[in-house]
Amino acid sequence: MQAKIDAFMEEVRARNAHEPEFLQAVQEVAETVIPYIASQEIYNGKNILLRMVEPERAIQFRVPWVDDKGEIHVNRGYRIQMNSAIGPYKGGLRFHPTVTMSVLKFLAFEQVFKNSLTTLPMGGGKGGSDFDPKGKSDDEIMRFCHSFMSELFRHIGPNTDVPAGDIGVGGREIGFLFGMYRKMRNEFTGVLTGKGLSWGGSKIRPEATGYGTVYFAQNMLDTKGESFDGKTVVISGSGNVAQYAAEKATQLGAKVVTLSDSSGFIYDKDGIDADKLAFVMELKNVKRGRIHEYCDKYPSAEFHKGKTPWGIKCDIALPCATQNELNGDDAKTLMDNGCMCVSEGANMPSTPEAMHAFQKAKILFAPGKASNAGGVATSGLEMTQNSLRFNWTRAEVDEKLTQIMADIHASCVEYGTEDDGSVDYVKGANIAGFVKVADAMLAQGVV
Ligand SMILES: NC(=O)C1=CN([C@@H]2O[C@H](COP(=O)(O)OP(=O)(O)OC[C@H]3O[C@@H](n4cnc5c(N)ncnc54)[C@H](O)[C@@H]3O)[C@@H](O)[C@H]2O)C=CC1
Ligand SMILES: O=C(O)CCC(=O)C(=O)O
Repeated sequence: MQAKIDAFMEEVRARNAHEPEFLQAVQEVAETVIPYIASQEIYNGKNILLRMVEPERAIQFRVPWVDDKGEIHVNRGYRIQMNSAIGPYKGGLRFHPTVTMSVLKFLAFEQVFKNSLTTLPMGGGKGGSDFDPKGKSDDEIMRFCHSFMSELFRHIGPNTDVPAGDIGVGGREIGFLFGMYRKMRNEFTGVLTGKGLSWGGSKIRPEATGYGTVYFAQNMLDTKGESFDGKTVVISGSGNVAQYAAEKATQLGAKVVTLSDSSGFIYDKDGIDADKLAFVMELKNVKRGRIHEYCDKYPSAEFHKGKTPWGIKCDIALPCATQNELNGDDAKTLMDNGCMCVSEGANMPSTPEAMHAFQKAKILFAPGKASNAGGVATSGLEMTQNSLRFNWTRAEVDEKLTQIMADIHASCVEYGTEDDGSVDYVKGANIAGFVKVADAMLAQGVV
């Protein structure tokens, strides 16, 4: 079997030699899905996985924009339309200087499996730009978003491809992008998700990824008779996902003791309660400041410059910042300190070494494509509400989100339960996500 996986990866590597993040994401899927394919007669000779690693379409475009001093800049824009076998392409836009074709292809590939797991009819895509929003004025952000959409609009649509937010793209950016789309097309449709509540957005969409990550962890903890109540939780990041993961974990009785950004992490041994979290939300979402400013407001907290929070003793870890932020040594430190559960809010935050260490130790470990699927699932609910021209209440959306996370957990258990009764959530998520897309591709022929 290993020879089959190696031969497959060799072929993928030859075509994508300079795309390390993409190769990492494909390898993780290949390790679990290739043995499954080999065990299922219907996939024999269909080359399904090789077809799935090739994007249906990869668009790259120029994004020129003018700063507040009148200087002209040029960035690169992308949209990867990975797979539309089960629905329109769906996935976020990332604005960050580290964005490359490799990063977006890894995210788009993961999105295909994640969206399939949600049970909703959404294909997978991802896009973005190497534009750095840090330090830019609102007007500069607006001009950039308008320029970006003045090209992207011709490639997307409510039945074709429905982008949303990701790192560096939140409510403000979705507003500017939507405004330009509406103008260029002269139509008001649900072409983006994460919209404001008064112009087509869904309740709970801002909260959904963080809440969903906690709901998924809660489902895993339930299998061991455990809960968040009284647990110490370490969270990385301080953006959208981290903020709402912290909120929900705290509501469930846990004590969240860390948050981070790319400059380091803060450790508040007394816990980041609702008032302190409101300060972080204002700091990050309105003032767009740095996380160390938390310590100016709450001097008993410590700032650890240039460090990640994995050395802090905890019961539960929620990596919610970015890819490859938790390595093999971090995984060992977490487990040595008694961490029993890791639920990924970010996409691929654990390196392969970290992931293998968690799997080997059989602690509760959820890969992002399962545990952070609540965001895109609620985007799917936003699309439904837009089509119906109707709005569900907060309680209705939260109930649907809770059920979807429980269903994803059940799918992982179905496909990931080992002979000894333990659950390999990586294997479960990959195979469950694969089956639905692969079966649709088989039914539709070689297209
Ligand atoms: N927004 C959403 O609905 C979803 C987001 N995700 C994933 O969650 C993660 C976080 O995304 P958002 O919270 O939406 O973005 P955001 O832009 O709101 O926040 C990103 C956070 O990550 C931190 N960060 C970025 N690069 C970092 C680095 N090199 N080291 C340490 N911290 C770093 C930032 O300081 C910030 O706190 C990403 O991996 C994203 O792909 C996954 C599913 C859905
Ligand atoms: O809501 C969406 O469409 C996409 C969210 C996203 O980018 C993700 O799940 O990684």
